[in-house]
Amino acid sequence: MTTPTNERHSSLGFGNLWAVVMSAEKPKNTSESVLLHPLDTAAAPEPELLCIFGTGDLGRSLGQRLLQSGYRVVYGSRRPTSCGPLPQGTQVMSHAAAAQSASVVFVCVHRENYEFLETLAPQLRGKVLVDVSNNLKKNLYPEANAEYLQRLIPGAQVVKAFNTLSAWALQNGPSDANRQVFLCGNSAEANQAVAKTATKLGFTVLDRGSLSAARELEDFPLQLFPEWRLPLRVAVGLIAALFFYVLIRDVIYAKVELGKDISFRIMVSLANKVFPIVSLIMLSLCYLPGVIAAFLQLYRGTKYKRFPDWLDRWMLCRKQLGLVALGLAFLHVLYTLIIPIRYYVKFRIAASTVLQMKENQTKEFNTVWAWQGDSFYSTGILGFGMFLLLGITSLPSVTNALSWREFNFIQSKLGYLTVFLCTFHTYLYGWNKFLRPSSYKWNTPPAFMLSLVLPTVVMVLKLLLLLPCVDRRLTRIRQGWERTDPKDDSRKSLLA
Ligand SMILES: NC(=O)C1=CN([C@@H]2O[C@H](COP(=O)(O)OP(=O)(O)OC[C@H]3O[C@@H](n4cnc5c(N)ncnc54)[C@H](OP(=O)(O)O)[C@@H]3O)[C@@H](O)[C@H]2O)C=CC1
Ligand SMILES: [Cu+2]
Repeated sequence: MTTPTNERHSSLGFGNLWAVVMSAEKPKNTSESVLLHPLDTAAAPEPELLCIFGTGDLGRSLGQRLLQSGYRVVYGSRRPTSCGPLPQGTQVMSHAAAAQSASVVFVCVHRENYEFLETLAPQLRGKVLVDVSNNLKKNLYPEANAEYLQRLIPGAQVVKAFNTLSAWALQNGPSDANRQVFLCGNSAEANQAVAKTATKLGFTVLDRGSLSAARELEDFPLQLFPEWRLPLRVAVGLIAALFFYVLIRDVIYAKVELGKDISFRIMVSLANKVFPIVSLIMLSLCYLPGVIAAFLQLYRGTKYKRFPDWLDRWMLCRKQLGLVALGLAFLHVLYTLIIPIRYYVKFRIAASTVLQMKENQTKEFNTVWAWQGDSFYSTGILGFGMFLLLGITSLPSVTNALSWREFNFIQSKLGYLTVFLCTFHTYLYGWNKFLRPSSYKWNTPPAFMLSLVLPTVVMVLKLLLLLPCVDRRLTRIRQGWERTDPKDDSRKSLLA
């Protein structure tokens, strides 16, 4: 099959190229170029030849991948004779000779060393130059590296690509987490040539348009968990605030009012109060923006108006909010499982048994308490199970395997069910504590009550949205229906 790129290459003429390579073998040219591994020229059609400038980490890894994917590779180096080990089967030459031999040149050199390319402008005219470079910091230079390269060699077609992959990832080939190659460039033809190579290497190509997108691509590898920042800050803030709240209500209250030192409880009891509370609050924070958005659409009577920025940002980090909440719920499970082996608990059980024996009495079995305890654990287990399911289906590999309807069913319907189960679990924990005056130490509500506010609000709002008349209206709006302004209508009729 002859693709346009192949045609371009054949018009370059590999015969001439091999004349260049073979002549490099002659003693007079050894300083210019070295053939590491002579290729069998009698073989059927020659594979495409690509050029790499720079024999560093990335250059070597890229060369290796290209060879494995059926390309021939020629390196351009400052020191063709002493550049260290290169993948078997590649040649290395001077920059000028290497540039002339291929139509695509990967520039695997740091931006700081680009100046030498200017002297190669004549040899690089009309070539596709792939800029793979990254910077150490954002906004280090006034223009993107790829734009700088284009300015140095206006006659070439610069394509920004591969910079989001590490040398390691390139060498090992694409994995699920590292499958995408972003590229951008001003020439559609050049973009396509690079995209073809990336696809042949096994990557998925995402074309981000013209070279003006290069800065964005160069910023990608410098990002530090941008979408995790807000959820983690929320988690740390809530954990700190609630820890102080329970510390004051439990430990300090016991010391001040009862003269008892229960500070040992900080390690397990307090942790096992704070983590589930923050988890439940964060779970409801995943579902609150969706409900707010629905009410906003109902109020505005259209879905075509942009949401406020804060709501947009909030909605975009729901997955991370949910995963942090899941992590905290998992800690809650672990802390709960170790309760029976705690010294304090074993001591209390033994003490109560001994007391019953001493006083020769037996505690009656309380069926209501049994119901309460079992329902409490059961809703907790079911809620956590659902929560795990939500977490698993948010993994990209699983999400990709689900249809939109399946994803929506799990994340929305089962999501609200999870909120319900976890909230109900907490209400069951509260049980008779809501009405007991001794629960309100120093006139403050217990911490678990604070965790119930948001999920209860979410569930009440969601129930309102499920009312048939509201649901019908929202569905119409989401299908594109818009409420016409009565004032506009009256003006129109006046004009008529
Ligand atoms: N390493 C990685 O994981 C990744 C790297 N990149 C980018 O790839 C590019 C290369 O990175 P990497 O391979 O790690 O770097 P290295 O330092 O390992 O290699 C750079 C190569 O550039 C050449 N070079 C060095 N100085 C000069 C100079 N003054 N003039 C001309 N050529 C020079 C050398 O090759 P020679 O001696 O043969 O001339 C050298 O081996 C960088 O722009 C980097 O940002 C992008 C993504 C990931
Ligand atoms: Cu619990």
